[in-house]
Amino acid sequence: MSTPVLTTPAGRAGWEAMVRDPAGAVISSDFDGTLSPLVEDPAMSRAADGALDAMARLARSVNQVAIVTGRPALVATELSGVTGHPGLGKLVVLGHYGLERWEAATGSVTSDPVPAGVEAARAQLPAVLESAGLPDAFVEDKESSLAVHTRRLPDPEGALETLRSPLTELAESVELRLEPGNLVLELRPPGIDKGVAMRRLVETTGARSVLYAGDDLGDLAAFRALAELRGDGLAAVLVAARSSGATELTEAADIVVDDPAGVVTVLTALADAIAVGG
Ligand SMILES: O=P(O)(O)OC[C@H]1O[C@H](O[C@H]2O[C@H](CO)[C@@H](O)[C@H](O)[C@H]2O)[C@H](O)[C@@H](O)[C@@H]1O
Repeated sequence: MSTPVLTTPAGRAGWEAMVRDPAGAVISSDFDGTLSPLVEDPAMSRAADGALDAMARLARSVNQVAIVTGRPALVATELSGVTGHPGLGKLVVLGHYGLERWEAATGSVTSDPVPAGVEAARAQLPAVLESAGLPDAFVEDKESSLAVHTRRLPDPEGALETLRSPLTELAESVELRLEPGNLVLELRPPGIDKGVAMRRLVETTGARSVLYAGDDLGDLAAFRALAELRGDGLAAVLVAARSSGATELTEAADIVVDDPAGVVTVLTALADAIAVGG
């Protein structure tokens, strides 16, 4: 498989560093829209064909492979099918934007404390949706955060705009943050995002290079953190999938692909390049 189109010098340097020194590399990816195609029902998300095999091939030679997701870690492990997949003993799943950490090596999850505001928001949310005229918006209760989805409503974009202000107010009143995603508004704990999660991962692994793939606004924090860490000598490759149409992300990327199948192509190409040493 040929090398994907790397549009930036920093991206080319990152790719070369991973091929030259795979033991110093961390390969990380978002889940929804990046490793798994977007679907109407979040419970039906599955890893794209070949995604886990590509991660497993990379895991043979790199320092660590990781999924960094807004889902609870155990939900992501179950939906993605990573548990028991051969060759993924080095995988970590950072759930809830990094609040949780699941390790394949132990099968256990550790978590930062969950702020009390989530319980208060859960109690008030139905009334807020009702008074916004959108009682049928789907609420994905993730225990440590709440995601309000509009994808299955008659006017998904309009509903998202209608809900933005009342949900911001609700989040602020209980000391949470409202974060937008692809036809979703999430009430999340403050102080953690994928940028914080990636900085922790770089620190704990001692990574010399990182590939991160994402598709949505929640992945911007990871892109920004890695772009900053380049200033400290980290080599990085930023891969954006167009699944969610987040232009801020595609504009900041070193490689842009259409969808999770494109991400699989990139991961496979990297595994091939590492296998032949260039
Ligand atoms: O960080 P991620 O792994 O990308 O998770 C972000 C959110 O993804 C999920 O929602 C998105 O995917 C759904 C399934 O394809 C789709 O129906 C929805 O419209 C998307 O926004 C998930 O349901 C959220 O909990 C995640 O936080």
